[in-house]
Amino acid sequence: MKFSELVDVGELQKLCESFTRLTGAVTAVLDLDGTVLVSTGWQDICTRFHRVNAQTAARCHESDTVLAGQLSHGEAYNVYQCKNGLVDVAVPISIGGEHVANFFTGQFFFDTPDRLFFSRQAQAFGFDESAYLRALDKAPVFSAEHVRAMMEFFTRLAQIMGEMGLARAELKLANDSLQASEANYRQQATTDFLTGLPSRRSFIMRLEDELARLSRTSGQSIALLMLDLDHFKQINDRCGHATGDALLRHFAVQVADELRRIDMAGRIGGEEFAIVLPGADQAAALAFAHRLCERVANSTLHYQGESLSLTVSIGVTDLRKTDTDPDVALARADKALYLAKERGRNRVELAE
Ligand SMILES: Nc1nc2c(ncn2[C@@H]2O[C@H](COP(=O)(O)OP(=O)(O)OP(=O)(O)O)[C@@H](O)[C@H]2O)c(=O)[nH]1
Repeated sequence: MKFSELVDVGELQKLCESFTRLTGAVTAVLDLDGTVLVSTGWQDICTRFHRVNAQTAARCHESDTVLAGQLSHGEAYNVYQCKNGLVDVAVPISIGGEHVANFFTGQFFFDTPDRLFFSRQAQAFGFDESAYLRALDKAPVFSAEHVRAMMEFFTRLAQIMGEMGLARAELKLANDSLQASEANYRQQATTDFLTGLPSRRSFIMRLEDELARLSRTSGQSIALLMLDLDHFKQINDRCGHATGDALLRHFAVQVADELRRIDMAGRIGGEEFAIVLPGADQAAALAFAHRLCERVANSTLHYQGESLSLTVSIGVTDLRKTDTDPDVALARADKALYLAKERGRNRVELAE
């Protein structure tokens, strides 16, 4: 996880701004990719001179690299006299024992700077000497004791950031896993585990929606089909339950393949299924049912060395405004299905 996702970077920036106002010391927080997350108080001597000229900038990068490099070896903090003549300091920030970012301060001196050294530096790198020396005068001089006190503060601050980050990371982890199990639970409640089709519960809910829609509109046909596999008990008895399961899955794939996006099929019971076809009138519903019946009968499942086939019986009805609830429509389709079984199976019957 990224440091910026674990710590409130905006609040950290405000805290560092206050620190800079109080102490005159600059601050920066960079993640290990080098992205600057917080930056306060950096002065002209760096921003307008050292970081701009190619040669002095190369020294800045060298300083950054040495500082960060030593931290990755487990240093509590690292103080570095950069080749441009100033002091830089870095403190590692770790979250749960993992080094994730660095806290920097710097641009100060332990002793009053040698102006002659900086005048020569201005000449060597083509800086405007008086502007460069004015910038130099703004960089603070801190005693070793002052720097030690600052480092104690930074080290503690880095620790607190790490602890806050860890708490956030743990919270995020717990939240993610809660969301995943919630989604899992929702999926289990609405989906049939064996076939992946919607469960009886979600199919009934969809029927409720369709009946409500029917009561608001006029002229739209909605077809309901009840389907039951033929002689499924014999298949189970002859080939075993696992083969029966494989055939149920095979059947569900064929059903799903026949559906349009607005249609819905559900597993209503053991080897009982239902389909709702919005916008399908009697002729369309019957044509659909016959096509599916034929497709199922002509399809073979090769499973564990056996070639298996099965047939399905289908009862067809339309949803009616007089249907007070889904069960009324389902019972009508079921009656037609019973007729299809009675009249020989592998066939389609229309409800009265
Ligand atoms: N393998 C398997 N079998 C199931 C499952 N659910 C129900 N069954 C079986 O489906 C069979 C249904 O049998 P019956 O209700 O007698 O119906 P049938 O043998 O299909 O006969 P008809 O419907 O009259 O054609 C039973 O043997 C159930 O055990 C399931 O999830 N997996």
